[in-house]
Amino acid sequence: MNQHLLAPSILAADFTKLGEAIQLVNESEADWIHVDIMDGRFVPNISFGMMVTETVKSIAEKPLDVHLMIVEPEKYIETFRKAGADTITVHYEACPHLHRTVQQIKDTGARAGVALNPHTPVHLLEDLIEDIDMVLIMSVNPGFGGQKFIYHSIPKIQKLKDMITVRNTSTLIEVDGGVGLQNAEKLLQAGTDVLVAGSSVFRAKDPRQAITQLKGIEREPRHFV
Ligand SMILES: O=C(CO)[C@H](O)[C@H](O)COP(=O)(O)O
Ligand SMILES: [Fe+2]
Repeated sequence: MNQHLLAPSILAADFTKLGEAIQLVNESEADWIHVDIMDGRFVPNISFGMMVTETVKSIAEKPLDVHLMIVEPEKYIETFRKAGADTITVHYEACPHLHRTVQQIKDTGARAGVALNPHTPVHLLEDLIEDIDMVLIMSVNPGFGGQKFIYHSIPKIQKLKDMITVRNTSTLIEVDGGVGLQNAEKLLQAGTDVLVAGSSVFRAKDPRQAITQLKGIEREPRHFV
């Protein structure tokens, strides 16, 4: 994929004006709407659930990219699909039977993503990479928006990109946490296909302009040595 995708995360929006935030994304060059589901167990924070997801879907004109930061996600896959998720991403660390969970997501017709926490190495996906539509590299510890980008995520993206290239799969690489204009070019250069941006869009002075800028970055092809 040459042109990267952008998924603004509504976690950073003003919740009293959530409808306006979604409308803004609808009218922008952004590609997906990123929806962060937190349960207070897998992560130390609670955000929103299926009812808010359903409400977002009712006015969204872009696909919903649902990031499940919850324990036992297999219990809620059908529910989030019915609520309108187009992509469902579960955490590697929350799934003892990840292959089964990925198949369960695919059976609903959604795109299946697997997220890796900052401490989880990419090589753990070697036996599953062909089955996954997307890998989400967490570049902060999950649970909160507005955190500082963890630089070690960049070599992880490169390793994952190499794995995907060698195995000749079409798996997308998404990066989530602390993403903004200051690091987007490096992330794309390393092999990222989808940028998630919360604070750098919705906390920007001009969110529309922030989206235009994040979409406008050119990705030079990586040179293999
Ligand atoms: O999954 C997440 C946090 O767990 C969010 O998607 C992420 O933090 C986006 O927010 P920001 O761009 O402000 O870091
Ligand atoms: Fe997220």
